[in-house]
Amino acid sequence: MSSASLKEMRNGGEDYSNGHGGGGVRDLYGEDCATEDQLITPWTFSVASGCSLLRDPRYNKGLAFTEGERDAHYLRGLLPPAIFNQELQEKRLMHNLRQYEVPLHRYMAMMDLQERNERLFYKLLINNVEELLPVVYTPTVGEACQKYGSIFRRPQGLYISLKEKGKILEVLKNWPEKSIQVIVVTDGERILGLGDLGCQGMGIPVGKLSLYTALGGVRPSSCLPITIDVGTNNEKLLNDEFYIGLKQKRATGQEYAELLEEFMHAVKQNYGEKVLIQFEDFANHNAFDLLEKYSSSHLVFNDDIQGTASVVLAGLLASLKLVGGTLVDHTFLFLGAGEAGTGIAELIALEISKQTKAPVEETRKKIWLVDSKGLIVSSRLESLQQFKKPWAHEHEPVKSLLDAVKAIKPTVLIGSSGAGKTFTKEVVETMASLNEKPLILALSNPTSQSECTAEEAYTWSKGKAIFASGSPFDPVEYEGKLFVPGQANNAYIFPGFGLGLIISGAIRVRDEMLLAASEALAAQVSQENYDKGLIYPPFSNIRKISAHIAAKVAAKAYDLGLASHLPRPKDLVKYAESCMYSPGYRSYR
Ligand SMILES: NC(=O)C1=CN([C@@H]2O[C@H](COP(=O)(O)OP(=O)(O)OC[C@H]3O[C@@H](n4cnc5c(N)ncnc54)[C@H](OP(=O)(O)O)[C@@H]3O)[C@@H](O)[C@H]2O)C=CC1
Ligand SMILES: CC(=O)C(=O)O
Ligand SMILES: [Mg+2]
Repeated sequence: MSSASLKEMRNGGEDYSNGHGGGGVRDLYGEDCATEDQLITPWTFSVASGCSLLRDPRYNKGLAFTEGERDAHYLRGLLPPAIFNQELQEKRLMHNLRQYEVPLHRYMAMMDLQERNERLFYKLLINNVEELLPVVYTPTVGEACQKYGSIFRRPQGLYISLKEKGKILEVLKNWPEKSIQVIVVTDGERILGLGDLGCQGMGIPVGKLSLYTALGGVRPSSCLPITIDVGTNNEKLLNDEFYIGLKQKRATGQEYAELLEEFMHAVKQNYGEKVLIQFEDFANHNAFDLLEKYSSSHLVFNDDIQGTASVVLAGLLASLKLVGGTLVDHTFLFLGAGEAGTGIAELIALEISKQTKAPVEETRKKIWLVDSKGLIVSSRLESLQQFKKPWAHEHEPVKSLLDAVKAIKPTVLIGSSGAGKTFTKEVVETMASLNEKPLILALSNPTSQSECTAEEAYTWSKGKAIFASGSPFDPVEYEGKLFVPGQANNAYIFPGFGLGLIISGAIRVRDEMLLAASEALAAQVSQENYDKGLIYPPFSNIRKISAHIAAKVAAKAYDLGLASHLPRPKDLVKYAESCMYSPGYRSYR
């Protein structure tokens, strides 16, 4: 065997991914498997005490250090005498957070906490998820990304730029954690509905991974946020003296493809076959190609295409309890035919095909999409991007959304355009005139880009609409009745989905797993939720929901022969729960 193939085996094989060298000793830092000409990082580790313990977010407990721990770890005098337990710390911090009136200040306070005391950060997030999700996630994370250069304090993830071309493996080795299970990676080109924010998109992988831990129970140390910086076409950022990224136009074509190829190769070499790579907020001209290119060689998942599809399908399945009929009885119209729109459309078509046994080419026919040029119809076929072509049905051209609603007469209207205020009064009124209970989903984030507000959906439809949105809205009172809008956001899916892949040791993602996740989420909607008009369960139950999603996804991985953790656990829900990170403090000897 050649030395090249020997090296390949050592680096790419499962032994390496598990960090097992000879004799079952974990070669976590790649020192043993590196050849003499390969560079290694001389990591050293020591027991933290005194100030360095207080400054280590993983182990810091602030005022919760006990008398014994203060003695044993040289903390005397470094802390005031009071001892607070974690519950009291949580109460104090929630009180402080509520004093900030500006959402971005809350975001910054939460990021400070994450950098100071990781367990307390997660304790707060888990116990106050409905209140804090809009702070660490949409909508506030959008503003944080827009201002990331100004608010940047300490790096929270890995930055891989064109400057690192040829050295990406070395850059990965600079990250101090070695047992990585999930990477969320962006190139910052389509951050929420805010467009190209370049390197400042880092807020998104950081936020998504904090939800992996809080909502899905994946250990924080096994999560790695990455931003790939290939430049930005955002003139405002290019002219901003505080911009933290490369000040050049975006690399495209071969230069872009080569950097991504090196990245994907290096990730597999460093972390093995079973690390989940979640693509997030890439522009659609790269997103579909990357997903297709790497789905047969890596464990990849595109949250905007697949996660969004799964969460919306779950909402649709649940909504049938309120609107009646089965999926095949409905007609769907989308505003926005990009990653989210076509991803959702395809999963709906697959689910109908599964239910009716009709070929997917047939089931697509009741799903229509509008893009910036109007309704997607067959006369536009030649000029359409590849991912839109399956939706070019026979119909005369239609320019506006309102005319499309009148022509198609949908029962379900889904906004996935990133363009705010596009569900006008006339559009919502027309939906209400066509349907007893129109289902209206305004998915675009953040709140400023929402196709309409909850209040607009309920008042313009005269209380008929069943409404959910990507970013949260408060309940609305209309004619003496309280309407509670749901949040149709992929945050319901990706944490549990990822957990399911991890606990089963899945090596590939398949559409059947997305369908299983949708069904699992829909099954978690209770009668009490339906009575309020909700098609999603509350986020306050999200860890239980994630365990159920994880169990169904893992079960599917086992059924499809894609799971590598054997034997298959008997009770996958219990097993998923038992694997979840919990943020309570640990005692130190
Ligand atoms: N709630 C959730 O969980 C999620 C929400 N989203 C949100 O969905 C939005 C879109 O994301 P994504 O699909 O990835 O974006 P893409 O850029 O891939 O797609 C956007 C689509 O909207 C169309 N479009 C843009 N402006 C208009 C307009 N004024 N009228 C009609 N069509 C328009 C574009 O048309 P054209 O193709 O002609 O350019 C394109 O088809 C974002 O705001 C994002 O935050 C995304 C993922 C998850
Ligand atoms: C929620 C999400 O992934 C997005 O808006 O892009
Ligand atoms: Mg996204």
